[in-house]
Amino acid sequence: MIPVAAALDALFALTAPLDAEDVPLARASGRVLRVPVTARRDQPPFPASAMDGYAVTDDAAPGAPLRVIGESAAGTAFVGRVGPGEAVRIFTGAPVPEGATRVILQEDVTREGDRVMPAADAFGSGTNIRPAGADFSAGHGMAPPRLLRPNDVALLAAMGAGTVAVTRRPRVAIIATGDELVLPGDAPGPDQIYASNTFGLAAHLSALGAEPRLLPVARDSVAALSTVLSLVDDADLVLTVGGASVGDHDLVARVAGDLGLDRAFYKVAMRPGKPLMAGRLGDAVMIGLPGNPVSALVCGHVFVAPVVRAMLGLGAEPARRLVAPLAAPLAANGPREHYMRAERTEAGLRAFERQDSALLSVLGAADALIVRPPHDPARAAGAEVPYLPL
Ligand SMILES: Nc1nc2c(c(=O)[nH]1)N[C@H]1C(S)=C(S)[C@@H](COP(=O)(O)OP(=O)(O)OC[C@H]3O[C@@H](n4cnc5c(N)ncnc54)[C@H](O)[C@@H]3O)O[C@H]1N2
Ligand code: MOO
Repeated sequence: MIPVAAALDALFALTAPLDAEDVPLARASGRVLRVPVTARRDQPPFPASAMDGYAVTDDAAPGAPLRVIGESAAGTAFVGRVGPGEAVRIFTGAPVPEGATRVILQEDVTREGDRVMPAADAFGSGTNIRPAGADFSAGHGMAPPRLLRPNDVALLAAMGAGTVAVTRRPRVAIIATGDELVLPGDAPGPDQIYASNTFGLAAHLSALGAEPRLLPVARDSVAALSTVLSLVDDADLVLTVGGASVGDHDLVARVAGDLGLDRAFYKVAMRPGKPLMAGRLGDAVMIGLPGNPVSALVCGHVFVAPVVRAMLGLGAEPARRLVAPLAAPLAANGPREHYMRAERTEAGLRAFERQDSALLSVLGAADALIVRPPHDPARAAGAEVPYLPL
């Protein structure tokens, strides 16, 4: 058994960022920017009005009437110059005409025909002019790598980027193994159960920006497993689930080995997730996950997600850890790093009573995995502990 950190390092050593592809900006959210984007012009490109009102010169004063000489609308500027005693009707976002040094709000004037009279309090609230480049200047850049969120997409649009270069989505083949498995929606025999963890893994991978493909369930025979493993095609990452332990029907190591798996490690000092296996299988990274549903999904957080992020070009980093106090004491930990299903409460982290790795109902109720290092001593309520947010 190797420590979790060593296993993760071994996986990172097998992993390289995938190449980039151009996508239209409208499809860029959730993707990872790979090439810098640079604004070609200032935003706003001209001094712009922040309010609906009247553009006036420095000479304008309360009670002094002004003649309205034209209009500047967003998209159609007033052509010409505003002089003393004059005003230009202006709207939010419109270019401020030459000569104007402030915009007074339409609520703060009285208008009769082509005359406006600023009220006493019309000059209090700043100039109401956004200078050219107030948001960003030409040359402003967005640097890669960056996981593009909706707000980034808006900024890229404002910078004029119609397409962006992003990492192509990692293709992930997911193979469930076992005679006992049927797909949800199918009719299980009396000795069968529904395949579950593969669906959770696929959902997690989609959320990470990968492209999961659920392959047919491999039955517990060398022939069936070989056949399904031959379907992985052009996958960047192959995940098998189950058949990783020491039972007579646990065939993954043997079959993957026959197919040329260059094994990096087998068995990790963690709980759940001990019989984890990984290596290179052809052009793909292969991770053999344990079958117990919680084991597979916890390994999804601890190993699969960081590998996918590395493939996306986001760097080789372990899953993000936070620290919080315990709401209740914990007994001493054993020799394996324990990822305890827990909930975040106002009083702190509370581990669930039942930590069996078969219990998806407990994992479903959890929003944190408390990380207990090997041989961590007993911890009192209030002790600060690391956890992975779920
Ligand atoms: N004698 C020993 N037995 C076991 C050991 C051990 O060290 N010595 N390790 C235990 C641990 S820890 C784990 S974890 C499991 C891992 O077993 P496998 O990876 O070989 O998984 P299976 O035996 O195929 O399945 C275990 C369990 O999970 C269910 N399963 C499998 N795939 C799915 C799926 N896609 N969806 C839902 N449930 C699934 C399967 O029905 C079994 O109940 O081994 C322990 N045993
Ligand atoms: O390691 Mo197993 O994954 O504890 O249940």
